[in-house]
Amino acid sequence: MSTSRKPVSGFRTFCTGQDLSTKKCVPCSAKDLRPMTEESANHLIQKVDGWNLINEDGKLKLKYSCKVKSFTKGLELFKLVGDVAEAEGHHPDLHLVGWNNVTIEIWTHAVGGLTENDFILAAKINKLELHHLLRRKISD
Ligand SMILES: C[C@H](O)[C@H](O)[C@H]1CNC2=NC(N)=NC(=O)C2=N1
Repeated sequence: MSTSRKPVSGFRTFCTGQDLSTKKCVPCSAKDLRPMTEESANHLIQKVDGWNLINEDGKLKLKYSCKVKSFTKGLELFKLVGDVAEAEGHHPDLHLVGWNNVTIEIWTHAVGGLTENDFILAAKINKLELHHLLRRKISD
């Protein structure tokens, strides 16, 4: 259940220089969890190659798109991403359309926007070995 919490700035707290993929997602039920501002998101998006920042109905999200070699390789990709999400307790929206077009969207549903969790998850997904599943990257 998302709540309309006020975005928080303080992007310097996010840009600590630590590799996002080595961080851990925090429970989204944390009371002090707030959606970050677009300014903070614009700084952090530079740390997650291949991901784009989108604004859908006023909601900031991370988006990654690719083509996979086959429908079953798309499902394999979902499994690998799903295992990371389960380990982090933070989950992406996964789409497999037209048999080989994969889109992954990440946002924090509990706050209706982006938190550092989303960037941590994206960074961990970037560490996965997916080349054998991918046909080519498609732009958004
Ligand atoms: C209690 C637990 O932290 C929440 O249910 C988690 C599960 N995974 C989640 N994933 C995402 N993307 N957003 C959430 O708000 C969220 N909440």
